[in-house]
Amino acid sequence: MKLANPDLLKFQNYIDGTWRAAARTMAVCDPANGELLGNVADGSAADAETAVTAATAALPEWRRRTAAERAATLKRWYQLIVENSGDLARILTLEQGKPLAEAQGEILYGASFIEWFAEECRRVYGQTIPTHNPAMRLSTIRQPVGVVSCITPWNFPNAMITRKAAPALAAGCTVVIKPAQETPLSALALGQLAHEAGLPKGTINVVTGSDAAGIGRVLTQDPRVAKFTFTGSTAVGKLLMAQCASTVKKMSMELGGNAPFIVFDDADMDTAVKACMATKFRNAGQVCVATNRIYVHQAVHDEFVEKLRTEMAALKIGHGTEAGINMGPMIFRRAVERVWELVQDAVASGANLEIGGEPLPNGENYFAPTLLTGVSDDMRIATEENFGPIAAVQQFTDETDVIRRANATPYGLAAYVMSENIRRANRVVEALEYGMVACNTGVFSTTVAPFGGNKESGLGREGGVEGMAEFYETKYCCFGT
Ligand SMILES: NC(=O)C1=CN([C@@H]2O[C@H](COP(=O)(O)OP(=O)(O)OC[C@H]3O[C@@H](n4cnc5c(N)ncnc54)[C@H](OP(=O)(O)O)[C@@H]3O)[C@@H](O)[C@H]2O)C=CC1
Ligand SMILES: O=C(O)CCCC(=O)O
Repeated sequence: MKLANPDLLKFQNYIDGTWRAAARTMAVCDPANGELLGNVADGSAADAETAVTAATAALPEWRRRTAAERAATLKRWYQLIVENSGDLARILTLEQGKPLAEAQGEILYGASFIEWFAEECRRVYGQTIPTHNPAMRLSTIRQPVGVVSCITPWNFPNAMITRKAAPALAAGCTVVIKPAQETPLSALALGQLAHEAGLPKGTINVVTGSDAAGIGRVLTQDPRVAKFTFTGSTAVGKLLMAQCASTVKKMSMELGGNAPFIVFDDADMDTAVKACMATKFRNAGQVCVATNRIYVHQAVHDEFVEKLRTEMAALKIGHGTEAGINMGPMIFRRAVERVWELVQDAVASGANLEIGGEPLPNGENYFAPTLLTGVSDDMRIATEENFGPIAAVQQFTDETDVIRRANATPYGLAAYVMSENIRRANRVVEALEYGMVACNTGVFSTTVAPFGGNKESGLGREGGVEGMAEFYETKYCCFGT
């Protein structure tokens, strides 16, 4: 891999401020063509324990620093990420597959969490409380929770790390990160830049490895870890929550979704189609807030479908490093097979295949952008998170009914509403049981607002002032006079 700054390419674990080999290595490959990118440390549970030991040792000195001091270090990290964004994007595209422009966007989005939390940590205030007793003085102070462990997914190999690590470090916590085994290089590059930025040894540690269960047990059960934060599937999230129960860790969970995208008959069709494309085909649909169920009012159904078909047919698919590519491969063959199975199940259950429907011949992990109509709520394509480039369209006629259908899922992460009628838009946004609702746009993620889900989509919020609060304990102080 050719980089302007070859120092960013690291293959060992970053523990206690040093690069350390593991007993074994694991291959990291380009999902577009299977090409070997390198062999990285295949870390073990023992490596994770060493990292927790380093984070525990680093905690007293890091938390003792003033917020301004921590902020200055974090801003250096932010600057270095921005300066190296071209290389970081290239690493990301090669190991994950998304188009280079999207990767570049993720690097800057990821960096924005570091900048924002570096600023935010200077404004974390306690309270003085009007006392209930003249002989007592009451107040609160907010203190860093302690050692934080993070497990992150492959779909956003950079931003899901910074969205956790930045507020944790800004708050005065130290962190141990286990990235997904498909995308360790982006995580290790962040480690290298953190090192260059002067984050003290042990404050940030990265343990890569294929033994997710073994490493995960340490990160969720070691009593020295105070908080565990995770992004990934709901199934794994539930397992990790159960493991965290043994030591009553604080937890943040960003889990799966099943986003409804509702197009009313008073929507602007061009806006609706543009928003649908943005939410459906970003990262080949491998996004937890990606549209999963598209509900279109019967009166505008045909118009919407025709416009969507035209836009989908224009997508350019190929290796993410090539110019003009809109969609890359899926992350691995297992994901392709699963999406294919869901499409076949829908067609066998009566859905109409409008375009796509199968893997593409130009590489092992490409799946054609697929448009299904005549989908119904009981099909697997509607009940399961498809996590792929599949637009599955259903029809509706009644507002109350479509709200009921949209809410009839155990998930509650993101939802989308397309309507030019402000009264209706307000009504529907309020009635949807989701942590995030976007109206007349398909792009809403930002550092400054709380990201997270209701129901089985998770616990806690990342980003915004809420994202900072996740890494503090509030201490109530009562002074007798
Ligand atoms: N942002 C989101 O909401 C995401 C949702 N998903 C959903 O999950 C589905 C499956 O994707 P998948 O990658 O398998 O997601 P997982 O939930 O399996 O993986 C996410 C992270 O959890 C780790 N992990 C997996 N099993 C364990 C375990 N037993 N103990 C500790 N850590 C574990 C993974 O490590 P390793 O890589 O080493 O296995 C990875 O770092 C997707 O199709 C999608 O529906 C997936 C990714 C992100
Ligand atoms: O899929 C995810 O887990 C994160 C979504 C990216 C974002 O919009 O922040």
